[in-house]
Amino acid sequence: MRTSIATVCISGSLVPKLHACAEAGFDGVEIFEPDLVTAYESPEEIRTLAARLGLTLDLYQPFRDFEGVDDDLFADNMRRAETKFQLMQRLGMDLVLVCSNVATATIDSDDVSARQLRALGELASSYGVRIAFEALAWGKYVDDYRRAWRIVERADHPNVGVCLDSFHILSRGHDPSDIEKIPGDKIFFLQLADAPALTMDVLSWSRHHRLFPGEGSFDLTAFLGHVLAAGYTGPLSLEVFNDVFRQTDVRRTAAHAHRSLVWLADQVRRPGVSDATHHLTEITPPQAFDFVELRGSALDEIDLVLEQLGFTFRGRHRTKPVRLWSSGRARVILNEQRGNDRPTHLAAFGLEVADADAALARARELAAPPVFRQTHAGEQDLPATAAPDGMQILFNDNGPDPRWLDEFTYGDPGRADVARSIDHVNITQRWQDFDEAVLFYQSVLGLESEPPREVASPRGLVRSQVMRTPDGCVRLPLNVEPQAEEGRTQHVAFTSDDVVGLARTARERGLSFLPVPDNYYDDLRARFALDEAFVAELRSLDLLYDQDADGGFVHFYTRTLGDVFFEFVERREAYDGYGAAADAPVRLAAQR
Ligand SMILES: O=C(O)c1ccc(O)c(O)c1
Ligand SMILES: [Mg+2]
Repeated sequence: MRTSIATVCISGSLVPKLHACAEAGFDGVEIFEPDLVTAYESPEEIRTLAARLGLTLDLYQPFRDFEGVDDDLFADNMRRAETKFQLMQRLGMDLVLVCSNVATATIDSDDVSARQLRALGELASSYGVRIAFEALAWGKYVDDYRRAWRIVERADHPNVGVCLDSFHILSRGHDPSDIEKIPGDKIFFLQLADAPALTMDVLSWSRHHRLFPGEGSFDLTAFLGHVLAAGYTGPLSLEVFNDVFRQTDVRRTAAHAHRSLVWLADQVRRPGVSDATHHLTEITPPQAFDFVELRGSALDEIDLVLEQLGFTFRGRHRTKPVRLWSSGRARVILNEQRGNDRPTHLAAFGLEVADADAALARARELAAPPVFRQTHAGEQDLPATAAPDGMQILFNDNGPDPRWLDEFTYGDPGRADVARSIDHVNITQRWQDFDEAVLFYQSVLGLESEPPREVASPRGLVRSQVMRTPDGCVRLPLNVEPQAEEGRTQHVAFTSDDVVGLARTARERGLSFLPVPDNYYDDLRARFALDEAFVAELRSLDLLYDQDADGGFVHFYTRTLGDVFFEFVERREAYDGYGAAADAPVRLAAQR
């Protein structure tokens, strides 16, 4: 299917926007009128540029406040419309979006609106223009796509159809399955937008908080399924009003937007409808973390902490300045190759997957860059890609005991393992990258998103959203931290069956824990009916505790080293959370 995007989605002025849309792979654009009005190029120049870039000009929009008006106003609206049709001829465009009247309508009548739209269609036809009528969620009388369709049906003019916009339909909770009752050739245009679940007026929600498909809470896969079932064959077009996307780099945002459509088109694969170009290589969710890799200026501090935690030194790599620590299947690589001018940071993580080449192929189809790492004869070459923030992700399909382990000096860990595996990797995002990261991890790695939540911190509420596999074997909590300018703290959490015993031993070895205030433990006694001796033990070891209906959670954090710290977690019974409600605020306050 063809892809399109409204120029209002991205930042800057019209000409750079057109370049960015073409470069990102879009087939066409909707020209958002203010972008044209504020441009110094003539309509003819815009038309020529679009043609040269291989972009079709799919929709001119919006034409406002047309229908449901008295005769005087109607005459003036027809005059206004005619000047727009003349402009569209200069642009070489043939489809205009008319959104339902939000301001000047005084007549609440399907019949009047239909007659007025029919007259508009007749005028438009003399310019070779067609009208796509869209119900805005806050339209004065027409605020439901089903009513817009009733009016269009009654207007009964070949040049008058509807424009469906997922936001206006799903934000109001209107049932999208009635779309299938509209003949596909009367759906003149389709606008797609996702949005977070918010409780606010629909106009503000629409104008500031729309997201690209896959980033919010709307079920766009089902929505698009209904539109395709109706027989719609026009472009899939993005119309996302979002204050962040309109401030970020135009080329990057256009690429980000395009990825969302490629992903969505693949979600609704159906024979004969979506074409092969939007079929992504299929993958199954990753099975486990293979390793994490740290780089930076003070890796010897990390050696010490891993030793105190009870990890085993597995030696140096055969050919690279890289060393490995492990415990069970929790593996930490310290890489001295690059990034030594920066504080210690998380630079990469590995995932155990069913098919590493398929994972990389899918990443490339979604325009995620391949990452090449030098390997020498006989060494395992792990296919890799990079997330939008530069985090490298390496794919290993060689099972839980990968071949690459043999490239390090010492084989056998030689003592009982304190950690079993990597439970989660917490990746702090810059606020302007957050939605892009959600889409990246969902589309490229096939992770699911847990509902977003907000965690209290000394600098305000921290947005947090966990991307994970259904079985919980791979979890990536994404956080926006208010102190992100001061360094992007990341952390790696390891699972253990005995966090209390581990903490005791680590303390004897001199490990420096993140100190937990006494008040936390007083509060803990209020929150849960816990054994006093247990609370005393938690208090003496700086351990945190949470529980819910599914089970309990014992965990602790180390102090931050560079931009990294470690966590050890013990999930009791079926506890599936992260201690986000009470423990994360304590951590954020202590770190501050
Ligand atoms: O917010 C608006 O005014 C507006 C304009 C055009 C659209 O297609 C739309 O969905 C909203
Ligand atoms: Mg719209």
